[in-house]
Amino acid sequence: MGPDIEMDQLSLQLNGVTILPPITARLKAGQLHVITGPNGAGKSSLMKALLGLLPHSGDIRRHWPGKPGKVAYVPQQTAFEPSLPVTVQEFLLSSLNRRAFFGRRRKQDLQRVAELLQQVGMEGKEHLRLGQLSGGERQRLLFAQALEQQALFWCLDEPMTGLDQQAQEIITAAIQQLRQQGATLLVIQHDPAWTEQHADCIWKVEDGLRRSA
Ligand SMILES: Nc1ncnc2c1ncn2[C@@H]1O[C@H](COP(=O)(O)OP(=O)(O)OP(=O)(O)O)[C@@H](O)[C@H]1O
Repeated sequence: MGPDIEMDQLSLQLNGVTILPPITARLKAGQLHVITGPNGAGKSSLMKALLGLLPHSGDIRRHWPGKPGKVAYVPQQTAFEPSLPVTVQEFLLSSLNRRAFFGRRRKQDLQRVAELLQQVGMEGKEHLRLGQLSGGERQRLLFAQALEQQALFWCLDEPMTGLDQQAQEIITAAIQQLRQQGATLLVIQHDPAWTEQHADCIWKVEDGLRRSA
């Protein structure tokens, strides 16, 4: 089971600008929390703060029901250096095996990479270089890498952006499965229909954070 996330007077300032006024809230474990709000309201910054990637004041506490599990983060926009000589397969192998770039590749690792790619609808793309991937493919690859970590706390920043219909359905099904497995999921999402259909809790970021459903 994933953690409860507690924020106690959490506030964010960047370069002297207040991005978020103090927030006190608790996100329940094992639920799919959708975070909505207008552009620039501070959704991504809040998510990064919850992941420990941005300095903040106040407290953030993760209450794990048992031993702390892994955390997965799929950011909003990703770019890979086009000249980087790394293939999709090598990138995923590096999540499975610390010596991905050296030594022999184990058959079971290659099989696992193929399975992960299949799970995100990217079968057969093993040998593309990271810089050759489209925006939607980059998103799906990062999702596949996160799946391998078997994380119990997931932060997904607009995971459907740039995805075609089929890919959206694949990622939605994966999100539903993670929820069934007890993960705590935070999903930044602008699409009200998707939110209505899938969210357990809806939070709105606008001059703070409040629960809207
Ligand atoms: N380093 C920085 N210094 C000052 N302001 C910043 C900095 N980084 C981000 N901001 C501002 O913080 C605000 C919140 O940004 P954030 O990316 O969290 O918004 P968001 O709600 O995720 O927006 P969107 O829906 O457009 O993705 C924005 O107004 C942005 O311009």
